[in-house]
Amino acid sequence: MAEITLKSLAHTYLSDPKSPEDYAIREMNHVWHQGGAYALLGPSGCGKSTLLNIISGLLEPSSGDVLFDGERVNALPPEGRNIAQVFQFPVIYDTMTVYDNLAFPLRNVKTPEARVHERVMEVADVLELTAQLKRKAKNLTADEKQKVSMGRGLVRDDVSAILFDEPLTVIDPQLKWKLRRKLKEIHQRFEITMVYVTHDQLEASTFADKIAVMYEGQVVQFGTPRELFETPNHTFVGYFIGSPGMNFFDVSFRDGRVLADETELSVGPGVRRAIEGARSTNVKLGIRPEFVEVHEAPVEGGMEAVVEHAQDLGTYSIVYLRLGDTPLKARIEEDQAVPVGRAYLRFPDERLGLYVDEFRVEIDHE
Ligand SMILES: Nc1ncnc2c1ncn2[C@@H]1O[C@H](COP(=O)(O)OP(=O)(O)OP(=O)(O)O)[C@@H](O)[C@H]1O
Repeated sequence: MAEITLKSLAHTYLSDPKSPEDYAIREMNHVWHQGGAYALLGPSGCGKSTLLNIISGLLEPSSGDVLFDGERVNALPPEGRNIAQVFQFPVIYDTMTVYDNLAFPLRNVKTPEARVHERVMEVADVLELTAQLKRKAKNLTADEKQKVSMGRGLVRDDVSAILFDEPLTVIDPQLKWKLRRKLKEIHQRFEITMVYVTHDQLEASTFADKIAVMYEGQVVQFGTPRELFETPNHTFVGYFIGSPGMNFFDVSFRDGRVLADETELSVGPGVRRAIEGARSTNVKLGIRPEFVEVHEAPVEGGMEAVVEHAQDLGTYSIVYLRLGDTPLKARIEEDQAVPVGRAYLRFPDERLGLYVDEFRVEIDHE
């Protein structure tokens, strides 16, 4: 078991990189603490698999260090790192039985047979593979094969960490939910550091205590699902987390007013001061659809908006609005009427985020 530290780590697949865009991993520092259940979340191509392969030793980083419990392991091959990795597609021996497949990683490190038996039975039980133990792996369904593959990753309890690279991609949707819960249960039972790569926010937040959100080769935020939702550090996190994502407005300060395009926004003095003081032309205000206050009639401090349409999603609706030229979405609960034609909006100050050059900055509300 280990704490995994990534120190000034960067990676490029090019021999002559010239700009930050040439890097699959841009210089980063990051710590995965011993025993944590983590997710690495981001869109396709942001560098998740590259990072995982650097941790497991399948790939050597272009610069920087990988440390396990403070020891530099850059030169150690995967077998020397004591890491288990579960891939998107099953990695199993078709001609072996399920039992022998699960026993393989243990026998490989000369584990006594009594202990092999104990662990295989325990993992098979958790993954509901006990009835299949005597079957040849080639006769299993795709789902069962992937469960065996996961079992092979989980069977050793002496590994430094288990890395999962989108392990549920080939699994039937109904089973996915169940397996994610199982993984969480296994994590709680065995307390092994687990890093779970996915591009699915639901998958990340049901599995992980903390999520590292990756964007263009950088971890732009490392936080609990709640932190990512309530205080996204970067506009990308705002867009990517939540359904629908956060609303953003390009804002400027002119003649004492805060403007989104040419429309004046009604904001408190702290927000106004922060926008006035921002030293960039790339300034955005962000607010989640859940936190936009929607009124049918004019209210004090309310901004008049056009209601374009609404989407009824059962227990709530998403209302598509336009404030001047700026589109935005608001979520309203089923007990509230959906406004028709016009609506009056308020943005509670404490729910607004200010983003300068895409990163969140603190607002002093005093
Ligand atoms: N072997 C390689 N050679 C050259 N470029 C690569 C190689 N592998 C990945 N890349 C590039 O590095 C960047 C990061 O890719 P990576 O596979 O790590 O992202 P990812 O987030 O895991 O994406 P996905 O979810 O699609 O697997 C991408 O621009 C990709 O095209």
